Amino acid sequence: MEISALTRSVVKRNHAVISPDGYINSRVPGWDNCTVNVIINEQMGAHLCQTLITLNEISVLTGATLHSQLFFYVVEGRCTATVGGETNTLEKGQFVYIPIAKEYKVDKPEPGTQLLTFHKVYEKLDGYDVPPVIFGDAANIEGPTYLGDAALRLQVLLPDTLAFDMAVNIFTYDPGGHLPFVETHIMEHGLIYLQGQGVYMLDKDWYPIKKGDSIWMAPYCQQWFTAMGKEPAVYIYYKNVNRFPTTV
Ligand SMILES: NC(=O)N[C@@H](O)C(=O)O
Repeated sequence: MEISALTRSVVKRNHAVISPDGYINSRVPGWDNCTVNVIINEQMGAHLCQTLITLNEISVLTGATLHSQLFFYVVEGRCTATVGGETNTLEKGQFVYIPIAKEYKVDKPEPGTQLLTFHKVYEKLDGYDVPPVIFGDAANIEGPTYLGDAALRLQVLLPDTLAFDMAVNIFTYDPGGHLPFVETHIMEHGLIYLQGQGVYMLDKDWYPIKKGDSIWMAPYCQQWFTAMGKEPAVYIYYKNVNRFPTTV
């Protein structure tokens, strides 16, 4: 019997673990007939927003990006996305990056389709154009070993050019694989586990983590992870990148 008074979710000054056992649904204007869980947001101290959307056959998402760019990733299922007049079917593992000043529509979903979104206010860099719309497929993106450790593979989904101020990567750890050192860095992360389990150390606290769990790590939140279990642990994560680290 589940003890309703207990949760694995934790929200702290510089990190949060959000497990599905604490989800409450939100209603978002323009995102009709769907279930939205706002998992990470500025209200908790983050500089990004991360949501998980569950669609049914009559769900339709419409909107426009004004100040914030938007990244949709298909966690489960299939749908159709139209951005800037280009329409594509998106299957599991496929995504669309929507820069600022674009209208978008997501519809014709397979019932039960789950979409992950990352939102970040875009910081324009002088001399660089706003990035284009990008439709992509994680299955077509190489996952070279991370820092020479064959147990770790990192797929970088978006072009790493200075026009982009955000990155979205997929990190795969074989069972027993672990980050080579405790990271302490300025970049912020929002992530969700697509597969597997393990233990995440965040700011000296230790959290058992599994598929479906999300984590927010503020800038300089010390972080380390090791994968456990019989299958690789896989998470997709957001990272702010490529901007001057302070006011010039
Ligand atoms: N936590 C974590 O995955 N961090 C790194 O991979 C990184 O890209 O900062």
